[in-house]
Amino acid sequence: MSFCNFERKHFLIYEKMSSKNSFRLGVNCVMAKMAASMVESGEDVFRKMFKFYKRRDPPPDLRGVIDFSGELPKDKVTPAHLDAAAVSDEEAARVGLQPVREWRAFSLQGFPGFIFISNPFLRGSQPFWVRQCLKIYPQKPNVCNLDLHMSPCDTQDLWAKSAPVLRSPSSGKNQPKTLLEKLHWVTLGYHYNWDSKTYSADNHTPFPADLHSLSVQVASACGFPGFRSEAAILNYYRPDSSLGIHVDESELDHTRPLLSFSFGQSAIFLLGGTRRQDPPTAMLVHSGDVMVMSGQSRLLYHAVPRILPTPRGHAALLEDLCPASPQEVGGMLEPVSEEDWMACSAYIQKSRVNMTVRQVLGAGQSFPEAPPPSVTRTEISGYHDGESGKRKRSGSDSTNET
Ligand SMILES: O=C(O)CCC(=O)C(=O)O
Ligand SMILES: [Fe+2]
Repeated sequence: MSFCNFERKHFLIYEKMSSKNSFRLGVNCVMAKMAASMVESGEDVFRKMFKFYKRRDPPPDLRGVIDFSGELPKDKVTPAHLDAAAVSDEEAARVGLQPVREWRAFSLQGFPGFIFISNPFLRGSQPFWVRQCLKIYPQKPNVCNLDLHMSPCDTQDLWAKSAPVLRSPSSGKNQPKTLLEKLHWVTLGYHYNWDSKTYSADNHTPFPADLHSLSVQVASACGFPGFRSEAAILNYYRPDSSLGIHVDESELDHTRPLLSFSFGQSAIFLLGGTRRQDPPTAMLVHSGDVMVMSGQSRLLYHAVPRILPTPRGHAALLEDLCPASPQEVGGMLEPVSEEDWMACSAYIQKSRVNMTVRQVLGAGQSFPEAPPPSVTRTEISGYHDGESGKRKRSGSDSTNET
């Protein structure tokens, strides 16, 4: 894998960060002081941190960022106890997951209900999910940002139009972007309305059975049996993309968890508090990582200020992304053809895809007749510009277009 100068700089910092002699404690101390002084001056701490990690020149110091796949700060990270009996090994394998007892799952001090599962996928199973995100889920009747300014026949098959270009050896070199590279989001199930910040009964298409099954297994293992995947937002990130500070509160039942699945390049994820003044915790999310936001952490501010190239120490992770043979992949996971994988791997060598799956309605709940007058996602999160199809600033938030 070759890196441009910018990426190389990040590798250097990252390598330093993951070295055994990390001075993480010292850095955390500096961060705490920075946060404290911002609180004193009444500034928005989350926004400052967002800008800090988004900065390109000079690149941010990443030593304070928690890496669940590396050395763990024992004062902040503890093992999470999962319900291994809730999911049989066969059920897990059917959706490409390791047996639950093998999962490395963590809790974060001060964030009850937040669970970080460090790549629980079986070797060779991530390509299936990457291919679904790139080839299958963007297809109609699902909705994507390109639908806002292109006709249905032009957005009909993004994959057929983009894959041959992505596969070609000159891919990315001074060529116009493929449609897949212009894809910023896809919605599934109840399609999120970016203008009204609501879901509604009349804007719904069937939720993909395979993604529902994956979500059910993860939710069950995390203590949420009977999870219903009713909506998902898929975010497609290029190297310069970010996702603004927001709270996911448009779902009507906040007792059900948010399930987040990430593939491709790494990212910095910021998890804050219930107020913008609460200093966020920064963590690295790598390909295959799963995050669960539930309980008291369900309605916390969060954001993705930065995409990072997968660090060199994680080369093994990228190797994991080679498609398994049909014999190895069982259950719901159709094998990925070499041809498809060539295009997928070209795409994810630069990009990150995140699927956040949501249960919208509680048991027996239905949508109100008319949407409530002031659903507040814009006020506090407002993370998408419906017109352009781009993620955008929310008020004074430091968010960014992708
Ligand atoms: O990309 C991520 O990790 C976060 C996505 C997210 O927060 C969302 O879609 O609501
Ligand atoms: Fe979110």
